[in-house]
Amino acid sequence: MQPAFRTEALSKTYGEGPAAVHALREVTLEIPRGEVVVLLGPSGSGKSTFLNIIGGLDRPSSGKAWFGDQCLTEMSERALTQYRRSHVGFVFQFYNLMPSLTARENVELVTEISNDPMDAGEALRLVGLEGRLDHFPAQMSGGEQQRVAIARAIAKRPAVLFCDEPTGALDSTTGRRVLQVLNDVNRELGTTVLIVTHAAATAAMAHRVLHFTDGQLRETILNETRADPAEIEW
Ligand SMILES: Nc1ncnc2c1ncn2[C@@H]1O[C@H](COP(=O)(O)OP(=O)(O)OP(=O)(O)O)[C@@H](O)[C@H]1O
Repeated sequence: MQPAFRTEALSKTYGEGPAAVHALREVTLEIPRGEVVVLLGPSGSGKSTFLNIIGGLDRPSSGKAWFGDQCLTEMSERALTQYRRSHVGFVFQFYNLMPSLTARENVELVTEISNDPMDAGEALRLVGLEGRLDHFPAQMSGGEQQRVAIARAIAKRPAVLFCDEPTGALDSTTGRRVLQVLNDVNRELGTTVLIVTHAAATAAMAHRVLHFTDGQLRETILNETRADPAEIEW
């Protein structure tokens, strides 16, 4: 089976000359389908830059990236937009919900423009929020709001879910619940889940851990056994 992603000497440089910042330096790797992958590394090591490029939000300075057999780095802007719309869900540290819409309406913003979406209620049930369908963001905790954001991201049945610091704004108990939901999404829907985080303990739930340092992939660890997110110590 083809991997979900493959990159070849992926590099990204911001600026020029002595002020140039080498955010990514020749990163070559493969990410198999259906895995939970955790990207770890110090601040500024290139994790978000990598995620943004394979998520179709940014372009590299050089090198190539493939989603299945589609070369992302050679796609037109239009094709890249189509890729993001059809195949990719994003979850960020801050939930970016519309405050004037209920949980269900926030998810419907996506299901209304998708090809084969799940019902908004079904997506919210998957993240354990069947009792909060008609609540507004201000009536929900941070963890619940993040779970609405996850429901919104998975409602279009993406092949891949990109999560950039999904627990960054949450306390440890709430963060564990959010990781549990990401694990459920992977297990129940087969979605490939990529998580960028500073919380090193999160690595225990991954199939694969990618360690970035100074724009380079320094180490890949395959976990023989995976921890239940509920048991992760922060
Ligand atoms: N738009 C930009 N313009 C200039 N430099 C940038 C830009 N975006 C990122 N960088 C730089 O590229 C490097 C990698 O940044 P990136 O955000 O990918 O790191 P990160 O590992 O995700 O960090 P963090 O954990 O703090 O989010 C950093 O030195 C950063 O300052």
